[in-house]
Amino acid sequence: MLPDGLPRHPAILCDTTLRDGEQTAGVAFSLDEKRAIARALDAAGVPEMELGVVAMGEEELAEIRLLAAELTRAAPVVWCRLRAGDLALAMRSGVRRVHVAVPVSDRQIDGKLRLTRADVLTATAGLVAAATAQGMQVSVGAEDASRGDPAFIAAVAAAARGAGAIRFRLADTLGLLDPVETGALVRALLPRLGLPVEFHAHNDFGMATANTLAAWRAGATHLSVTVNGLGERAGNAALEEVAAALEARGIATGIALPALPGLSALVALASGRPLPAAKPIVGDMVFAHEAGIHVDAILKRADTYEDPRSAPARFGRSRMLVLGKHSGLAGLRAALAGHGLPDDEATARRLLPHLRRLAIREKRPLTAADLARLLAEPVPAPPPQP
Ligand SMILES: CC(=O)SCCNC(=O)CCNC(=O)[C@H](O)C(C)(C)COP(=O)(O)OP(=O)(O)OC[C@H]1O[C@@H](n2cnc3c(N)ncnc32)[C@H](O)[C@@H]1OP(=O)(O)O
Ligand SMILES: O=C(O)CCC(=O)C(=O)O
Repeated sequence: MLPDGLPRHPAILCDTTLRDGEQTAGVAFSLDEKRAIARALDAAGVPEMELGVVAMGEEELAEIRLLAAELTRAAPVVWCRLRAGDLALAMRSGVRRVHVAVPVSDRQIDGKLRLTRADVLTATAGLVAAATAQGMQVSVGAEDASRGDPAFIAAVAAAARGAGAIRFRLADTLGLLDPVETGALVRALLPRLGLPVEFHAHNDFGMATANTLAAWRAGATHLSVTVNGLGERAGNAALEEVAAALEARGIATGIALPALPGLSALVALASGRPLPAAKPIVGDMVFAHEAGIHVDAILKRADTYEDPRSAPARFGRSRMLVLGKHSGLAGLRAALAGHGLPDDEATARRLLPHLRRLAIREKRPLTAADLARLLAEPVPAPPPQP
């Protein structure tokens, strides 16, 4: 353990923006968009990247081949079902790392595969053995692990390990877990799996990032992420959140944090999923302060409301002090001075109520032009004395 109680094992981010991210309903990347995203992820230092689903056919395969060839640092991975046909396609992708997804809950084994647990064990051992025999490095994913029987998950891992798999992924496919449950699941399974563990979170209850951190704390060395948390339904764990949260704890991820805003903007555009203003790390307004008490304190000393671990400069961004309904005198006077306008206390006191009314009407941060206009307005007569 590190002095502050953090574990020492690595946190290796495995990006799946181009696989689970693109599975988001309505999202479809062109080849140019995929190339730009893959290049940006590679340049940002993402160590591993799922490039796509080989079963989608020849065009997808050709694109995977091209994307893999362009990576300079990241290790490419292709995604397969538990099917020999998928492996045959993966072999033609030129990529030497294959991930095989194995449904492990009875609901999925029976409900979608129409197989038995015994069938799944046999198929897993067979497919992993065939892949390794052909020179592939194979990871195996336990799909729907959070609804699976831990004893059966351990049996799948044993089959995978026996056939030469190098890693085992636990997927909270429906995003059902909370951080305490995630930690407990990973801690309980880790000694029974006998392989490095990856955790793949979904965000159905808004806990994907927290669950990913909990999985890492519990011993998972590999963490599945997507840019902007893109992914099935409510998405996956967001790369930018997981990387920032780990780095804030002194855990090196190899990710260049200042590259994250550009990466997010690129994926937001290509996916047609604009970033919410309050999206952690990358949202337009996450480093903006308006409330008088906060702005006054920040002007006195920035770390009152801005911790160095999450400060905008870490991500190549800047703090914004904005004017609005909740501004106080200190913030208003600083803004007036910053815009070269009269900033004495009497002027600021006179402006403040007008500023509030304007902010309520406009529902946006106020600008220098707003201030100049308010200053130019005639001073209203004082209210009549009773
Ligand atoms: C939790 C996840 O993220 S799972 C990954 C989801 N990703 C995708 O679906 C990628 C995009 N998918 C596709 O393009 C298509 O669904 C394809 C090419 C994969 C398959 O297309 P089709 O042959 O038309 O099959 P279809 O989509 O109708 O059904 C899926 C089939 O995959 C099977 N399947 C699903 N998961 C697995 C698995 N892990 N291992 C083996 N088979 C699986 C289903 O049982 C079904 O088989 P069936 O047709 O014999 O009943
Ligand atoms: O690849 C896997 O192992 C799991 C697939 C997945 O995306 C999920 O279960 O959410």
